[in-house]
This record gives sequence, C-alpha cells and structure tokens, in this order.
Amino acid sequence: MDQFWRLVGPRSIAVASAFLLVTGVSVLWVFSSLYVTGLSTIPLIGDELGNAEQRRKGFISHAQKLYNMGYAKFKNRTWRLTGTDGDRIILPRHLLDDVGRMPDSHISIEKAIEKSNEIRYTGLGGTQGETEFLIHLIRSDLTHALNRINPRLEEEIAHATVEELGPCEDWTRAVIYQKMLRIVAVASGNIFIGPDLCRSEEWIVPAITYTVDLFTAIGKLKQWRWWTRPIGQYFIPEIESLHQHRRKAVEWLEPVVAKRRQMMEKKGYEAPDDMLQWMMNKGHEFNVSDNSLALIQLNLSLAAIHTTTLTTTLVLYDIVAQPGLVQELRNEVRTAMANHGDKLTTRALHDMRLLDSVMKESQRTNPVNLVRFIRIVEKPVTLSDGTYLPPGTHIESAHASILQDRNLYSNPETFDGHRFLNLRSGATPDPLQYKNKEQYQFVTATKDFMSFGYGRHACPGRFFAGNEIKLILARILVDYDFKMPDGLTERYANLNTGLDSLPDPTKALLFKRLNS
Ligand code: HEM
Repeated sequence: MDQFWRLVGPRSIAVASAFLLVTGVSVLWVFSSLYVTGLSTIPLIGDELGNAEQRRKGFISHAQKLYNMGYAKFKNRTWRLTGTDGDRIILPRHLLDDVGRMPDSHISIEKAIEKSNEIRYTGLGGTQGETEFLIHLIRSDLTHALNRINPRLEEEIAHATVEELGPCEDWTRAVIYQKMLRIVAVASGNIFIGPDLCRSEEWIVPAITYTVDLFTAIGKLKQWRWWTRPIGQYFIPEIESLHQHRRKAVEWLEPVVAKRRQMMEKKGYEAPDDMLQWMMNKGHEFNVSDNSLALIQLNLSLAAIHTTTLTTTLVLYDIVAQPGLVQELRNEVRTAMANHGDKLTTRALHDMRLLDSVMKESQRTNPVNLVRFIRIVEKPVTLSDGTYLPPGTHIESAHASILQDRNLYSNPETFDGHRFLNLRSGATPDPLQYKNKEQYQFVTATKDFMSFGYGRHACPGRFFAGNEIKLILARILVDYDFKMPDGLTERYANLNTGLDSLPDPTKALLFKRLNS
C-alpha cells in the first residue's frame, strides 16, 4: 500500500473520495437499471452459479461455456449473463436489424470501446473527430487506392517474406506468428507511412508493441474489480509503456511531417502516395492538426496489424494440416497469376475464390472473440420484440455461437475450405437464402457472420486487410513449400482465455523455398 500512496501522492484523498462516491452511485445505478427498468426480467444464464460476484468469477473461468449454453437455450430471444463489468445483454440475430444502423447518439460503439479498452486508464484513443477522420481516410482514400497501391504492396510483401523467412534452401523452422507480425507491419507501413520509413525498426517495433502493451494492460486491469481499477492502474507497468510509446511516436513523426510540409512548398515536388500524406492533405477539412498525426498513426496500427496477423496465422495453421488443400490453393494462385501477366494484380486476387473461401472458413472456425457488435445504449431503445433497453445497457451478439449454428452452417464443426466457394457459386444449398451470393465473400459483414463487426461501424479496413492477407498467402503458396515440424499432423490448438481464442504465437512451421 505504501507504494501506492507514494505513487498517487497528494491526490490520494481526492481520489479516494471520488472513488467512494462513484462506488455508491454505481451500486445504486446497477440496482436501478436492473430492477427498476426491468432488465431483470430478461432471462439470465449462469443463475445457478450464485450471486453477481460468483457469476463474474464463472464468466472469467468459463465464458465460452456460458455463451454456448445461452445460445442453445435462447438463440431467438434476448438473454443476459454477468461479465467482468456487470450484466451483458445478448441480442438474437433478428433483433440486430433493429440496432445495426441506429445513430451513435442512441447506440454507441465509442462508449463500448471506452469501457472494454479501459480508456480512462490506458489513455487510448483520440477525439471523436480524429476517429471519424481516420475512418473517412480508410474508406475513401485507402480502399479506393487498392488497385493503384497493389504493385507496391506486392513488392514489399515479397521483400519482407524473404527477410523474415530467410533463404529456406532446406527445411527451415519459423515461429510463424512472430514472423507474420513483422511482415504485416512492414507491408502495412509501406502504405501507412511510406516505403522510406516502413522498414525502420523505429516504425516496426512500436507498431507491434503498442497493441501488445495495450492488451496486456487491459487484461491486467480487468483482473481488478472495476471499482479498484483507479488503484490497480498504478501497479501495471504496461500503462506507463503506453504513455512512452505515444511520446516517442510524436517525437519520431513530427520531423517527418515538418519535412514533408517544407517539401510541399517546392515547385514540382511529387508528394508521397501514402496514408500519412493523405492525412496531411485532408487534415484541415476535419480540423485535425499535424500534431495529432502520430497518435492517429498509432491508432491505425492498433486497428490493423495484430488483427491482420492473427487472421493470416490462423489460415496457415488451418491449411498446413491439410496438404491436399495447400496444393489446390497453390494451383489456383498460379493459374490466377498466369492469367494476369504473372502478377498478383487486384483482378488476380479477385479470381482466387478458393483462397477467399478458405480465409472465410478459417474465420468461421476460429472466431478470435466470442462476441461482436459490442455497444452501449445511450438513449432508451425499445426493440421490436418489446424489450426495453435503458441508457447504460451493454449489448452484444453471440458471434462465436452463431458461427457454429448448424441451421446456418452445415456440419459446423468441420473445416470445409470449399464451404463459401460452394455457397457463392450455388453448388450447395444456401441455408441463409441470400439473394446475392456474393455476401459469402471474405470481406462481407453480415449479422450472420461478424468477424468484421456489423452495421454502421463494421470494419472499414476489411478491404485492405483482405487484399493484404491474400497477397501474403499467395506469395507464400507460390514461393514456399511448408509443413508442420516433427512429424506433427494435427492442427495447432488455439489458446482460449476469457472471450478470446487466439493462435498459439509460439508454434513453428517448416518452410522450404520452391524450385531452390
Ligand atoms: C483481418 C483483419 C481485421 C479484422 C478481423 C478487423 C475487425 C474489426 C472489427 C470486429 C471491428 C469492430 C466493428 C464493429 O464493432 O461493428 C473493427 C473496426 C475497425 N477496424 Fe478493423 N479489422 C481488421 C483489419 C483492419 C485494418 C487493416 C484496418 C485499417 C486499415 C482496420 C480499421 C478499423 C477501424 C478504424 C475500425 C473502427 C470502425 C468504427 O468505429 O466505425 N481494421 N475491425
């Protein structure tokens, strides 16, 4: 305790009183929101575990079981369970239509992120305007530039893959998640901050470790009860690391931006074609100054790099255990390239329909999080089934359970690389009866498949991500043979903790350069 008081110093009394006040008010608020507004009438899963604290502990130790139980029992109804931060209301798929497009003033993603990412302590994020600016740039500049930037991205990926995997003249071991992180950071960096800086360790290291420190800090904070977190934050070194990352990012990027501004004054200067430049060109329209660009870039890497790495690694873990599928994919990539001047053009990537299907099936069988569409109700909402949601209610969708629903996906427990290819082409019956079968593409976000979220805030970076993942996998498929080491044949198990299910980052694969 001594250490704590030394850390908080003279602010301690203010902190403590604010704290008691908040605790008292919150207890009253939880009571009133559940009992006065009628949320308590929504069926509860985990009731048998005991009181709220016992249910919270049950959630920490076996969330997956609780979600599966809830979905099996109430999949077409609204139900609830108790999480680390109070009750979570799980909406059935058909009610997501009611809320998916509601304005942020009613259903807020920002409040949900604030809560789930413990922004009060981690200091993550920017202003609302900065977030809107980033989303605008991703949608209108980055996504529209894919065709133009693809040759550059292809080249950077080819270079980074050789750098990371080495010559691989003979079978060579690679801890693939670690390698993939660097390949994704460098390739994305080429487009985010330009080819001159993306290979620099000053970019790669923070682009990777900012996210790691953030999620470690959040994980540690969540182990403290919410009302003890104002204290807990001082015992978590990663929170200080986050502040340091932000300081260093500003120090590092400021001169780069200043230099570019100087050059822009010069006649005939050809400005770089990257996110940083697009940010500089459009900042004034969104009231975003050059000083904010370093932090916006950090937020961009946070959204882009680990998500893309996880997805790519999971696909590799899935296919390496199926050598027949690897050969089929390799043939598809070779044919597509041959039809497009031996290049991985946008059209060639589009023709890789089996690869697209395998990537989507990998997301279906490895949902990295049990839930999606996490939102906080800001203004009272009454759903079409009559459920009333008062302000402050946490809502979400049981994403992982939906992906295992046999009424939506036949033989859901089986990895079928051709599943979405067959659904797209009409070769197998479509349980969801989509009018447009293109909805089975990797990048499509629907309420039946929420790996990229759903509704007005569905991931804007999914087109860039899909493009980049295909480029990386296609490069690996045509340039390398790969297999599991030590005669292993079973797919590496994912690591399940709390709501997350992640690829094991310590596992190795063997690579050998083809035609070497
Ligand atoms: C496979 C890789 C990726 C996955 C699985 C993924 C997944 C997601 C998910 C689940 C959300 C929340 C959506 C919701 O709650 O409805 C999201 C939001 C977001 N993603 Fe991605 N993402 C990926 C890659 C990227 C990339 C490459 C970028 C940037 C280029 C990006 C930028 C964003 C941004 C800015 C948001 C916030 C959108 C908003 O609040 O409106 N993501 N992403």
